[in-house]
Amino acid sequence: MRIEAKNISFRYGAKSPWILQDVSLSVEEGERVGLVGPSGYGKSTLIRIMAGYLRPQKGEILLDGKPLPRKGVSPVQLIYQHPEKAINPRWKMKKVLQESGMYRDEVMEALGIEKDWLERYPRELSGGELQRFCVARSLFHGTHFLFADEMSTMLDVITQAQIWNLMLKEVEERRLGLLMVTHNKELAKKICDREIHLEEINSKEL
Ligand SMILES: Nc1ncnc2c1ncn2[C@@H]1O[C@H](COP(=O)(O)OP(=O)(O)OP(=O)(O)O)[C@@H](O)[C@H]1O
Repeated sequence: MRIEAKNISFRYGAKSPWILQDVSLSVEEGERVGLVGPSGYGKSTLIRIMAGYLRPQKGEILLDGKPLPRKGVSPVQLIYQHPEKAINPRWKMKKVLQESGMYRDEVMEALGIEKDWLERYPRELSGGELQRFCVARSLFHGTHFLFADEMSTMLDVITQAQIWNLMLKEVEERRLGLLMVTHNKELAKKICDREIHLEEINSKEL
């Protein structure tokens, strides 16, 4: 499988400046790609467009040549910095996981998710605890691409390692495609087999 951003142009409003102009890139299944570029340059915007969270004014996102499915749990899963915004505040964690059909004991264990957290609401968990649920949910069986946007910035080093170890194991075993945004060059070097520099593929002038 392959995900492709084709000639994407985007701005947040009709009078706002263009953030992305004529941007194209693709990621294959089994590939681990870092998306890098200066702060405020549009990395999060691009990854959100590619995950289907934002609609570009021009261009399209194709999964094996077809538009992203609009219904059901997406084969492209985005994990971002604010887990509290990604989870329905009115649902207990158990329901959050059930919705995606995702419950594997080994994943819960690898992520250090404790059984009694399942009975809690999102507001009753810390940011790091909630992020583990976002990671667990993103690994449901229909996932083909994992997008991580500064996913682990808020976590302590041990939790970061725990989460990345599990993600990389899943990426390897299931040949998932990984696209990650991070400012941590060491982490990107360790994880990715190639880097895309947004400045080089964005026709927008700096
Ligand atoms: N919801 C929004 N409405 C209007 N402008 C926005 C919105 N979100 C982001 N922007 C602007 O779009 C530009 C790109 O932001 P984006 O978050 O995509 O950059 P980034 O490369 O991910 O930045 P960083 O590395 O600092 O996280 C910035 O100028 C930002 O101020």
